Amino acid sequence: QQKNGPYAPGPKPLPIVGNILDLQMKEPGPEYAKWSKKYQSGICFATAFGNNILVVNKHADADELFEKRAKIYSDRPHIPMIKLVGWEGMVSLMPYGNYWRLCRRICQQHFNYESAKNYRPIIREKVHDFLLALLETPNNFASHNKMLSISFAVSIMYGYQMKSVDDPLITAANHSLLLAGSLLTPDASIINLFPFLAHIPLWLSGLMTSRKAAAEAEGLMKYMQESMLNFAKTSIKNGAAVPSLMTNFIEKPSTSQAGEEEEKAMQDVAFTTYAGATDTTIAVTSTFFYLMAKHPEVQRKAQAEIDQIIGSTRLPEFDDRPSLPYLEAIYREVMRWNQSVPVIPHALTEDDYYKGYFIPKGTTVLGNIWAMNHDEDVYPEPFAFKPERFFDENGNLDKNNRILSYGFGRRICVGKAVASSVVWFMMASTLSCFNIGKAKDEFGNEIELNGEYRTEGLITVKEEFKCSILPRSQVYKDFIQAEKNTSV
Ligand code: HEM
Repeated sequence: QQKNGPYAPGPKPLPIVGNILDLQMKEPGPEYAKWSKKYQSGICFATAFGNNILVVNKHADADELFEKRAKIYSDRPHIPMIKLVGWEGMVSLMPYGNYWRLCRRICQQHFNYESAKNYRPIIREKVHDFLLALLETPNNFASHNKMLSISFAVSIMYGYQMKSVDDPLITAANHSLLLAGSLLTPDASIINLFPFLAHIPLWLSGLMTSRKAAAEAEGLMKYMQESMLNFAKTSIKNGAAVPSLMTNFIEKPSTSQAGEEEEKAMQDVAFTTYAGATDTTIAVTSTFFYLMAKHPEVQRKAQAEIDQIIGSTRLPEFDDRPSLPYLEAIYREVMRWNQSVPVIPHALTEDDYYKGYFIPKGTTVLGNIWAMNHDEDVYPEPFAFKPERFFDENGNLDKNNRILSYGFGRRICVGKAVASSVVWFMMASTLSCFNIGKAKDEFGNEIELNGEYRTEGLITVKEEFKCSILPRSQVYKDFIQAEKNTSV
């Protein structure tokens, strides 16, 4: 019930079902953004079956609620399906509490800005593998893109060296993520709207399909986790362990005294990283290739900058980053133009008031990253791809380096320093070696780029598109091949 103040404006609820019809959306980012225009408010309120939702469409409000009031805006919505799919160990979905704090601390130790530097050799190797794969079979871009993000994640977490995207462990993990992810949205299973259904026996509930899918997702996830852990242990026994989060933990002398809880937390962090780092990075890499094919003028400008700073004597290295401001602006603009996670749910742990509106405890507070990244008051012509927007009138990169696509407050992406390294290095290396353009059909006519995206669970996925990926010159071909020969 409303306490001392009205709820924020929003669509009018229907009796019993509330706003359930307003909440069923194909593209939640733009659709929630429309509410702000319609109801003339940066924050909007809706309710369905007793679940309250506050949509936050403006960056200033997100800063006030998620950052300044982080103490009470850092929980996650309690979705019953999470338990059924066995995802209680997923750090990104955990309630705000002591176990989350333990996992988050482990993540911070391993993924902060300084620690992220330790992953540079692995990022370098995986990106160079990616370049070689693009050189050999450019038409298989989608598969090479997956290979880059997944092989990097399983390498830093378990020391596992993937040979192909068809690796059975990876197929199992991905199938599990897809199944479970599709069950977690409010409208995916009626269990999410009526939590008590989760406690009714399978045969009684009449919900065989989603409960069976949940059990399958859990089984596949456990299979992947156990196999990866066994792999890490065996590689240590055989003296062949590649340094990683799990192998370092198992080998540490103090691990024998580590509590069961810490051991479980390490495993949960490893799997969460797999889940959190792969689809998001794959989506960014696809968007980057799509935008480069669509905007040859941006590509040429970035290549001119790379040529001027690095010359054609070597491939880019991490230390080149501060000397390449235009490439930095491309990174910011790619991350702004499309966000892997358009709308991110936090939850409120105490009753609160904001701008005269009452927000009840337990409200799901949706940070609409899409709306903030496309706010025309901040980014004029928000749908245009313009890295130039990040330069001030003196031609210097401006101070707006806040990447909203990593989320907010205490739940902000804990892997953002690692993600930024992978994405930047992939962009720099690709642009130095390849020209990306529109593909041609058998008659030599350019094929239009497919600009479509689709939503899978919380993630926006780029639909596949055809493009041409050609080496800029023999020199770069030689560099790529030479890198591979030295790493074998
Ligand atoms: C470009 C790639 C990535 C994007 C766009 C991205 C985006 C996000 C977003 C939007 C969140 C939720 C933030 C919020 O709740 O406000 C998140 C959480 C998280 N991310 Fe990332 N991420 C990326 C890569 C990574 C990588 C490489 C890692 C690990 C090395 C990672 C680990 C995590 C974890 C563990 C969480 C959960 C944090 C928590 O709930 O406390 N992410 N990420």
